Amino acid sequence: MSQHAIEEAEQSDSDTMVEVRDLKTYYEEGGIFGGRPVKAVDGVNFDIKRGETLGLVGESGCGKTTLGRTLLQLEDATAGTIRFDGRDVTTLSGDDLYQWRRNAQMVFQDPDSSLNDRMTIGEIIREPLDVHDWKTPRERRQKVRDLLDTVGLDREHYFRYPHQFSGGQRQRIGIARTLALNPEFIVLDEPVSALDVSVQAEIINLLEDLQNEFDLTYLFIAHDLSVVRHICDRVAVMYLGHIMEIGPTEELFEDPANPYTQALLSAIPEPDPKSDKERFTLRGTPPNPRYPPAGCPFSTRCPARIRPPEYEDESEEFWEGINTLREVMRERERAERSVRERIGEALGRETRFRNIEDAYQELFDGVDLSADVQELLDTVAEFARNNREEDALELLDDEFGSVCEGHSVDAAEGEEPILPDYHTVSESGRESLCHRHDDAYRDVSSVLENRHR
Ligand SMILES: Nc1ncnc2c1ncn2[C@@H]1O[C@H](COP(=O)(O)OP(=O)(O)OP(=O)(O)O)[C@@H](O)[C@H]1O
Repeated sequence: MSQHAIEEAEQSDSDTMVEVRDLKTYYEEGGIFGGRPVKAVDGVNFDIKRGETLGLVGESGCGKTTLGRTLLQLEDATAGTIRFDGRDVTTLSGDDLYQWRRNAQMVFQDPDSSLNDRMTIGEIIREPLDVHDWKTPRERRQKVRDLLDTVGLDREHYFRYPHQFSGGQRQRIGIARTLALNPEFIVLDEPVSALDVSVQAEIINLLEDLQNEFDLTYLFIAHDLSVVRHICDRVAVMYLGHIMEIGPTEELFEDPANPYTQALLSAIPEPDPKSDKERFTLRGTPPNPRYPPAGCPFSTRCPARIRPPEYEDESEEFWEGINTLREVMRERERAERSVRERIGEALGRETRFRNIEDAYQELFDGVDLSADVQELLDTVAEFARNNREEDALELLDDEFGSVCEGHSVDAAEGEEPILPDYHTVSESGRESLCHRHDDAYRDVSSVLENRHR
């Protein structure tokens, strides 16, 4: 390696503050429901550079808060490593963990939950200093007054109580408390979602000013994509515990590569009504993270899912019917049968699938079905009537599944489902998790254009 390359490598290493590798956080549930864990974070990899703001976006329940909390060691990682400046914090305990926590803090969505109404503002902000036995009581009081200045509150507010303040002011108090121990890294978990729109910009500006003043590094969790676009240097798009795409903010918004990112951005209202930007709706809700699909996590809802070649030319109505039927079967496979249904079944009166005919009517009325497909659907209905939804699903998966659901043409019996790889999709190194980036398949945009014309 040349001297220049060595210097560059050293430079880039020291630029990286947080390194996350193969991180998993599963919630195990004991008791009678024990068994399957909730896979809230399921193998994520990313770095955060010193001084940058990395955005974390995705639908509710995709694992954003769990990921943020795991980085701060407020949740235990099930597997993987989290290195801060090269040191793996997942193995810290006792005094080492306590000391390290000073460097990494969290700002919450709802400041009320973190502000004790019976403490004065001064006491609330001073508490972390007291807990860590920071300098003398006099110096602590002075530090609190300085912090009040820093976040744009008055020193006279020291002796007031949280209920005397507005939502925006309470979030400023929360931020002051977070800054008390001079952290280097802050997880901002929806810091402005609970605030009036007029106040949101003030808090965002404050966060940006503080970042410049104190060289802070942020992980910014948010639903509101316009806020993310404004404040974040890079964005990670999360779905069902996985990062689907990660890269520089502006190019990710301008030219999203992953079908999920495209779907998420497609939901943002377009300010220009004349815009002819391709739009499509993301149907349904994400699967339960206790029962993630095999293969690509987004496969059950993906508008660009790869189809078996023999059915490539079928209509969108046909595919909508098949995909919904598979979704219904999956739901029913894991549904707990109600007591009423069990009794009904025992008496031979009713089964959960007594209305499969209605479902077919709804899904396939007016859809052209070949004799082979009709025969297959008849068998599926027969399985469903006999509560053999697992067999029904296997039949549907074998016939209509593809590499997206983990199927491989030459897979051996019992082989693990295939997962998509991360592909580099731009010169900046943006990465996206999707089979469609393989040369063997048509690319995402051309497929979406065709399917959503
Ligand atoms: N303590 C817990 N025990 C069991 N499951 C949990 C726990 N906390 C979160 N989960 C589950 O883990 C998954 C991820 O939740 P998480 O709160 O991290 O998602 P999120 O993306 O932050 O959602 P939101 O945007 O609604 O805050 C969800 O299915 C949630 O129900």
